Amino acid sequence: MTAKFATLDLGLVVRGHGRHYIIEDSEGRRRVCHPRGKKSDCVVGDMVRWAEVSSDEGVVEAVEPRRNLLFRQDEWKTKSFAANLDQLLVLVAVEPVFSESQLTRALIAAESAGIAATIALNKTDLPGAATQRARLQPYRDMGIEVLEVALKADPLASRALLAPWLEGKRSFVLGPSGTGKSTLINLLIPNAAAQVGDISVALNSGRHTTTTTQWYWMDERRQTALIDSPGFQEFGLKQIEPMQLPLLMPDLKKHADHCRFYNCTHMHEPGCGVRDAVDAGLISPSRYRIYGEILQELSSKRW
Ligand SMILES: Nc1nc2c(ncn2[C@@H]2O[C@H](COP(=O)(O)OP(=O)(O)OP(=O)(O)O)[C@@H](O)[C@H]2O)c(=O)[nH]1
Ligand SMILES: [Zn+2]
Repeated sequence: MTAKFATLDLGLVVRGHGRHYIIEDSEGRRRVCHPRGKKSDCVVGDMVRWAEVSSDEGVVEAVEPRRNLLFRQDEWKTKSFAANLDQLLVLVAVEPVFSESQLTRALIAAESAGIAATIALNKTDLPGAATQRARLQPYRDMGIEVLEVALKADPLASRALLAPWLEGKRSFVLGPSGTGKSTLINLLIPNAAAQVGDISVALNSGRHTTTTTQWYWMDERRQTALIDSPGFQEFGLKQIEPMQLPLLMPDLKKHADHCRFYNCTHMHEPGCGVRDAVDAGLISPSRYRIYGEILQELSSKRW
């Protein structure tokens, strides 16, 4: 950031909307801001230096350095989720049955960005709960916390479990459609509709869309935030070097330095600590399979 903007007010990007952003100032007032020039490279969670253009409009002059950035990347483009996060909540459910590949990808992206992640399993009131709980055991074993909730069936207990975990932090929620993200937001954010509504008015859009990342404050003091993101299909991890991949998977990493070859890919080499651990039942077969799939993706040439 250039020093000449240092005297400008600091604002928080609470929503991005194409070519304009909603910036919240230190008093909590929100206004529409446009980026200066052609580049629009701030994301939700960014702190920006902004200047007033009119009473309810501003211009973003500079983006402050980021503490972290959660993003995914496919062959062609990078898609940012949000910046400056304290933690990630990956929300999965008993139904629809969650994709372990998507779960693993989210955890790898978080690990790579240096963001702590926790899993929440929703709809534990349903009969399939035991099966899905068992699928999450390898994640518990590698030290990831799994919070079991029933956001709709038992909102009080769910809130009692989640609220302390969220307290004072900026948490990003990722989860496939139908998992219960709207239920989560409505349970934890009493005035959620109003927070989105204010923005829609500011944008003149009139629509309460969930097609864009949305920042919610849980408390009036604006210390605890939940950031909700729209659903998506593919979770590309092209930002990761193939050799880095096992180091971002704690269960594989644990055995990766027992390999005969320092540059072992853990796919076919003799004397591989990772494959030995799979054979010994210390690494779950599904995790190892997903590793192989992602590795192949990352190793494929870009033409
Ligand atoms: N059985 C059960 N169903 C739940 C629970 N929590 C949410 N649901 C149901 O799951 C469905 C999806 O919940 P939503 O909160 O709309 O899910 P969402 O993730 O916002 O889904 P999209 O709007 O598609 O993104 C709804 O029919 C909820 O009633 C729960 O604890 N138990
Ligand atoms: Zn190996």
